[in-house]
Amino acid sequence: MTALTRASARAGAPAPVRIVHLGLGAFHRAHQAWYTAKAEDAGEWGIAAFTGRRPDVADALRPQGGAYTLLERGPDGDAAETIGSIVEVWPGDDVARLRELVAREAVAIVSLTITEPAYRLRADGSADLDDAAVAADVAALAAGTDPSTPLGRLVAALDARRRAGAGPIAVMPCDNMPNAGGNVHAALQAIASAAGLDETAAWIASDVACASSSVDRITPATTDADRAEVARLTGLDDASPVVTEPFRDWVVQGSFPAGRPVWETAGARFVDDVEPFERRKLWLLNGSHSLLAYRGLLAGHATVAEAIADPVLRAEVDAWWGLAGEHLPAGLDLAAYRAALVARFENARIEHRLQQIAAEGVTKLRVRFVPVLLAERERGGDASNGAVAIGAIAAWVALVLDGVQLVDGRRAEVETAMASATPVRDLLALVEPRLAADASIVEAVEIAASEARSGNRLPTVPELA
Ligand SMILES: NC(=O)c1ccc[n+]([C@@H]2O[C@H](COP(=O)([O-])OP(=O)(O)OC[C@H]3O[C@@H](n4cnc5c(N)ncnc54)[C@H](O)[C@@H]3O)[C@@H](O)[C@H]2O)c1
Ligand SMILES: O=P(O)(O)OC[C@@H](O)[C@@H](O)[C@H](O)[C@H](O)CO
Repeated sequence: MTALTRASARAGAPAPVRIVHLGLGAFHRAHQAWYTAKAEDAGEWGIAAFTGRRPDVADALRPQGGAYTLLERGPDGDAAETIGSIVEVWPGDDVARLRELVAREAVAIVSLTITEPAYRLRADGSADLDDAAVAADVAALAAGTDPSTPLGRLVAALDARRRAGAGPIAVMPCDNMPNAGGNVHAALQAIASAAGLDETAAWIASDVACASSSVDRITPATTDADRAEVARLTGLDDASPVVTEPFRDWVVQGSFPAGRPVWETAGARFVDDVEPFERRKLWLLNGSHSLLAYRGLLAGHATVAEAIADPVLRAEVDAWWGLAGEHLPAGLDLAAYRAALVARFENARIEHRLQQIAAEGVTKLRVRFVPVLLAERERGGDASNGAVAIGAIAAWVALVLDGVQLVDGRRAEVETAMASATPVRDLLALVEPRLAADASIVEAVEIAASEARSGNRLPTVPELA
């Protein structure tokens, strides 16, 4: 078996670094790095990517010069190719290198895929300056030492760019969050101001353009079996391949004052208003993913393909899509979108573990169900409306109260809520305070969660009063 190396991956010299990426996970490598590699001007756009919390992926990719195998796994077979757009890899804690790169005039974009909770935003999308890690970063920025959260590190790097006079730049968060560009723009300014970096805060307001986008490509965590399959298909020993589905979609809103790759030549779409696309994707795809994850784990399923084949869950997904669709604008061709989702979820060759999707419930539920549920409450209407969303949220509550270990960056607060006299209300308050303030919602979640916990693993969901 030959090792995958920079030389075996690329014919010519690596592209110059013009994009810096934070969060060197699977998704960035299946999505933005793929679009960059496939753009017509790929040779002009190299990516320097930083890991988040651990150096592992950078350590694995460095001997390969940043290159890796992308395995597209369709319902009928696999196709492997080497992606070479990432040309430098760094551990996330190398803030000196991050500052140095972002301060270069040639660098035009900083993109992020760091997971939703890593932004440390409140439920209303603002920076949580009371969060201990954010507060520590504010102190570090004020003292001129290295911050540890991604947005703290980004403020340090933007401060270096302003001081270097390297000109405007675009920041492009690509996590599953609504209004990501707007919220991140405000959060960066808030962190800089709190640290006393007033000139940098003003410069971020005027010279940093934050783009929002709807990003879509189902990309589960890579397994040992995937690595073995890549080796069999390519004859190359790749320390860190990525497995993804053939489908991909990218809708972007925003400006790129220092330039960008012609991503549209690879299929990306640029629009004036991304919100309808963002909502369609977050509610229909991510919402049904979370519904299948929490209700599916209660029913004993392990993967999305298994859960969508369960007729009870499939009916709930249809009900959820019907409800969410009522709150989406016309013209989004929901029938075709829904049909495509079913086919994508049924692709059993993509082994998307429900446990992976079930992680970070506090942050995900807030984005995936709450806007529809609250809009439904405001609209009045039939008492049963919203029940399917209640059922999904209650399934998360039941799993948490049953002690099922779900990864959550807000675990300490989850545990405090679990131990309180009103655990359901307190868990809901973590997700979104307005849920906890609605007595009918709290009661409906309590009933559904208690049914689920008492052994009726797939309970019917109660109507809202
Ligand atoms: N995987 C998908 O199918 C998919 C599709 C669309 C969007 N996304 C978005 O991309 C995100 C990442 O997905 P992935 O598949 O790459 O996950 P991953 O686990 O492979 O990578 C996550 C990256 O974020 C970093 N990170 C995680 N928590 C962090 C923290 N608290 N602080 C700093 N860095 C942190 C990790 O170190 C890693 O570099 C998702 O959370 C989602 O918002 C994923
Ligand atoms: O990546 P997460 O953890 O935010 O959410 C899990 C899945 O819902 C998500 O990754 C989807 O697979 C993805 O958003 C599809 O584009």
